[in-house]
Amino acid sequence: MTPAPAPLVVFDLDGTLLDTHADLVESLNHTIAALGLEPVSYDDLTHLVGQGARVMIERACRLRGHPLEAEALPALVERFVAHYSAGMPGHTQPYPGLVAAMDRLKSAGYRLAVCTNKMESLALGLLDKLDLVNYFDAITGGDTFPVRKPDPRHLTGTVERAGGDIARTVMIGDSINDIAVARNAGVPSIAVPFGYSDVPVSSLDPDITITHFDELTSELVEGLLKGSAAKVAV
Ligand SMILES: O=C(O)COP(=O)(O)O
Ligand SMILES: [Mg+2]
Repeated sequence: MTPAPAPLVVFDLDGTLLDTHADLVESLNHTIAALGLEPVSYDDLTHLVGQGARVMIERACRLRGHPLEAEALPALVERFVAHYSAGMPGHTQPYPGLVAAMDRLKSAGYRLAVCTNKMESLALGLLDKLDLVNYFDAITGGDTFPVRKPDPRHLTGTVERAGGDIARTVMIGDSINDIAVARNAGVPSIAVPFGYSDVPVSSLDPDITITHFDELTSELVEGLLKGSAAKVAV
């Protein structure tokens, strides 16, 4: 019997790998200040983030009761990207225990990938500034494919690029798009409660929730993969 291929753990970025909130809020506020709008707060961010910069700006304008004309959006996205890129890595940091968890999984022969709705260039730039790029076999963003999370093709495309096997893949994330993309692709999901979900992550019905990366072990991943194989076999 040929051995099973190495498992692949696919991470969401904002609110899962990295605590990006301070820089997102700062760059978003810099962007909407051009329209004379009041700044948003971290609490607002949980409702605004999730579908990339463009949607975040649209949602922030709606929150401030500002009707945004479609023609105004590209310049605002550009303003956001310029500010965010210039400040990277800013206050952004990996969540506690992440690097040790990735080292542990890599030593067990695992592949790792990133599937984020952040623009691919921003995700790559940020991970590069934090010296984390080399951990990943693939990094895909909200503009890498014609579709993005929760469309399953964002996740299946990431798995393909990472040289992984969808039947040996687990998705880990902080919000509804991550748990939904996993479900839509038939992959087990792990939720983390420390990111930007506007509802408790348990209500998203992930296969499991971990509260710290110390809990992310090869035993946990193998258990989830066995569980989902058993579900398929039923
Ligand atoms: O930047 C966003 O809006 C979402 O990013 P995420 O998919 O990494 O959470
Ligand atoms: Mg996220």
